[in-house]
Amino acid sequence: MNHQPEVVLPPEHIKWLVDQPDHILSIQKVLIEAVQFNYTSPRSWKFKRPFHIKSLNRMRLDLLTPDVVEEIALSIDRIFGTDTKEWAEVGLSIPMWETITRVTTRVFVGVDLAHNHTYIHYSASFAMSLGQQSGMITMLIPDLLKPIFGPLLALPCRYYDWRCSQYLVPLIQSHLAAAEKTTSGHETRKADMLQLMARCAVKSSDALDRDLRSLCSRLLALNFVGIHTSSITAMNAVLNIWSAPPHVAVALREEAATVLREHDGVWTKVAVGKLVLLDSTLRESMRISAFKGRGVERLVIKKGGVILPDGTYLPKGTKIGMPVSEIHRDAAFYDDPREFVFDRFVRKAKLGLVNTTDAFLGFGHGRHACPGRFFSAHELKLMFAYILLNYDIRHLDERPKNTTMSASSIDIATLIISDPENPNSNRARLDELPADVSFRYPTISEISIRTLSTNDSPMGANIYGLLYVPDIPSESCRNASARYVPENVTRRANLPGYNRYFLTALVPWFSPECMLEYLRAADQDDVASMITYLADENMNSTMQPPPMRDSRWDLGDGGQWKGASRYPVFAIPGSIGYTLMQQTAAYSGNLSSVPHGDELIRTYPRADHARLYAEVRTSGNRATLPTLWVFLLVVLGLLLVVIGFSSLVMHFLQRRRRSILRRRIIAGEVDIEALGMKRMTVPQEVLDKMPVYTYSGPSVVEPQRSDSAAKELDNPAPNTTTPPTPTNTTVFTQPTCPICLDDFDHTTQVRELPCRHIFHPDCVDSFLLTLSSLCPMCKKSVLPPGYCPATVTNAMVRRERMMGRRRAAANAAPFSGTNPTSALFGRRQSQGTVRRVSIQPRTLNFFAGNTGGRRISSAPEPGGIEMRPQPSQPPASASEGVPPPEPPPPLNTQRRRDWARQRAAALVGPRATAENDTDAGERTRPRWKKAISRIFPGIV
Ligand code: HEM
Repeated sequence: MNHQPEVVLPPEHIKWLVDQPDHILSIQKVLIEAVQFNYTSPRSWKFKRPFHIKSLNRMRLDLLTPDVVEEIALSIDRIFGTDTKEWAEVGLSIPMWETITRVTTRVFVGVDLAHNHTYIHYSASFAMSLGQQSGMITMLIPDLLKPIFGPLLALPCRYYDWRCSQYLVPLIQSHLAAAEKTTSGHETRKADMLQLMARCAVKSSDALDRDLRSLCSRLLALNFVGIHTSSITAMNAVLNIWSAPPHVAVALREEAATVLREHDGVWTKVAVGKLVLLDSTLRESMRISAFKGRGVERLVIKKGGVILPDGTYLPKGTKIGMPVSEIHRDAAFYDDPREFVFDRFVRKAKLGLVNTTDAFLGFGHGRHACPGRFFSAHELKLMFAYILLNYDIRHLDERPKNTTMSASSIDIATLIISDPENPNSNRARLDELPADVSFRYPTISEISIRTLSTNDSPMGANIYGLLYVPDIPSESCRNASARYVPENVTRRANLPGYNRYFLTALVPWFSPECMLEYLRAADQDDVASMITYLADENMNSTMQPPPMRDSRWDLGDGGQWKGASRYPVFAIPGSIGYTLMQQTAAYSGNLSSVPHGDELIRTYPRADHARLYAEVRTSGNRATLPTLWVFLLVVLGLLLVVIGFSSLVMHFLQRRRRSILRRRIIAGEVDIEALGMKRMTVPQEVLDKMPVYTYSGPSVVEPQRSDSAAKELDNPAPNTTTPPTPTNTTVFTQPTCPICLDDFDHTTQVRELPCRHIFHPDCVDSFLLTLSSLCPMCKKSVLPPGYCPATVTNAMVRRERMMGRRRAAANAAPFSGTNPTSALFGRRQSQGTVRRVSIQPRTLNFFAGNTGGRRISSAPEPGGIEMRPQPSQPPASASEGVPPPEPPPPLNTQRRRDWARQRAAALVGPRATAENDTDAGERTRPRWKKAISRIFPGIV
């Protein structure tokens, strides 16, 4: 992929390019950028020594050949089928991809993993997702944001890398151990790629070279490179061979049959070497359908940049490369360059498939030329030989065109071209003129372009060329076009030394016959692309080119013209086309006749030429707004996926928490009201079970109930009038009803709660039935253990967790001095400001402040007590929703009863319950918190 702006060098610079040392021009940086290794597979390239290249060179293809043949046969037979009677229709990319993947895996990691379906699935998924995700990272994410979003987008790659490592790491460990024992430097035994890498790794002094996960990632990255390149090359070869005249496939089959016969039906490295016709065919296929439009790409990394042999300065950070597709089709290097001549290289010295030259750059060139090409060539030849010998493939009447992405934008600028007649001029020089002294059209964006045909444009490369109008033969069309094409427009003859430059035809679309003539003429001129526009009387009436299926693009041949042209055709709005046409006319002479000529001749020779130049971007332009939008949409989509997934997980967790809490409540481990989770009232039937009896004086109770007593209290007999049998230790003194503050006498009926506090039934019953299920004295729940409200809410879970955390924090805090409770609140005791800590339930202090001087103590809680600092001044109870200590009204009056009711209500006032009640708390929670906890329950 080629998404970074790139300086494409002329063919004569190839020698200079490949001679530059790595500290000046880096291939590694280009490869890392191309597949975004920083994010997709960071471990795979952080090596000091590229010993994977050494390992590739050490591969013993002779010993590996039987494995390769077996794997090819298994794979092709499975995909193509073995039915010898019926024709079967099969796709092209999947069979090639799958076969190459299986063979590569077998040669890289051995037969066991190659036949392990799970491993194959993960390693193929890695190779597939590496290609996809690196493309997305390159195209969609602006450089600045890559460190943030790159790793996110690359997550699938990293996942597959990890899955593969589970299979590879044990294998690498055993290979490393075996390699430690190997002393020979020369490979004499069959070894897979992983074994060869292990042997190189043990010799390295750098620990990273022996790091298991790094080795594993490095192997997977190689896998990716090998699979993609070889399968695309194989696909192109199938199309080229079976769309060439039928005798080509016949000749290749005969050759394969003869060679195999001569080698007793067994493929060996020597036998494969004799497939000269197939070798030439594959090379020719790579020539005509180069794997990549640009090649021998390097990044200038030298501080201060570099100077090209023609004197051009390129700053550090510039990406440079060769126009591979164009060189491969250059008549200067090849006869009939556009024809597929399968035996073009037969018996030509040093022009075998694996030989790279200045004019054949399919595998790169120079010391960084592809080290995997020997293996790849061997594998491809064996695969084609197997297909040729075992399958008939129907001839294709026409080779399906390779397509590239549609145009995303077109840039128009003006270039200075040196006068070819002038011996002093620098012929290689093409200067782009600044906008203030030349014509420059602001980028024509994707929305204003229709890609009518994408034929044969080099994959992943922008298409550029000098703008001109082709000459058409018929006089009628010439006359008809005169209305749209100015007489002095740039023609081929106005492009000095035109065959040195790429051309872009600019053509008005006004009649089918003339358009067909233009298409043919452009074909003869060997243009790189054509830009057309609907021309009409108004010249500029179309602001948007019609859609591709519009009948106006019909040339009366059923759309065949789209497949017939050997270059891509792009349509732009008529208004823009009209402007370009006028400007192409203005820039057709030398500098003395073009706009701003007076200024230009101060810098350039008068005889130089200024011409319009078009660059069609096919691979996305990071600077354009639509790409930014796409990026934002992708980020948004990713965020939604992440949020959705997290929300799902949190809902699931919260559901578990709710059911756990419910179980704990039922088991009596959690007292939901005592913890302030939910205000509860006591059902009548539960109340009825609490004993009512005649008061008979102060009781004696023990603070820690015995089991039997507890049982009895928890399950009191209904309406019993017998007071519970007191046992010794603490004297329980409660001669007064804490609600109405009346003293009990020996005739008073009292209700005893499970905690043993006693009240007038009139006072406590309505309190328990309508206000709270907690004892007004000790705040202990009077509900039977396990009593659970119908639904346990998230709010209750949250509250319970919060209390749990508080308790844990309190328990974890270190004790200080002799007063342990001070530590519970994380406060240091300082002299004179000792905080008093109550270890009683919350409202005990309330009674202390409101009993008219009577002291009421409570039975200590048997566990789960809450502690809080108790301010010494003024007592907390005095101001917390409790009626002021006014004297009670006279006994047995309505006022007294009202007063008692108010007091009871105050007992469960804001401090005691409502404030801590989760339901009430829910109501007062801010909306944003409610919304967040609806999406992520349990977070806030
Ligand atoms: C038909 C198949 C293949 C094609 C067309 C191909 C093409 C290329 C090209 C164009 C380059 C860049 C060379 C340069 O810029 O000078 C390259 C480099 C490389 N290729 Fe291949 N390749 C193929 C198969 C393989 C295989 C099968 C492997 C490994 C198993 C492989 C491993 C590499 C490596 C490691 C490099 C980097 C070399 C370096 O950094 O010096 N290639 N390949």
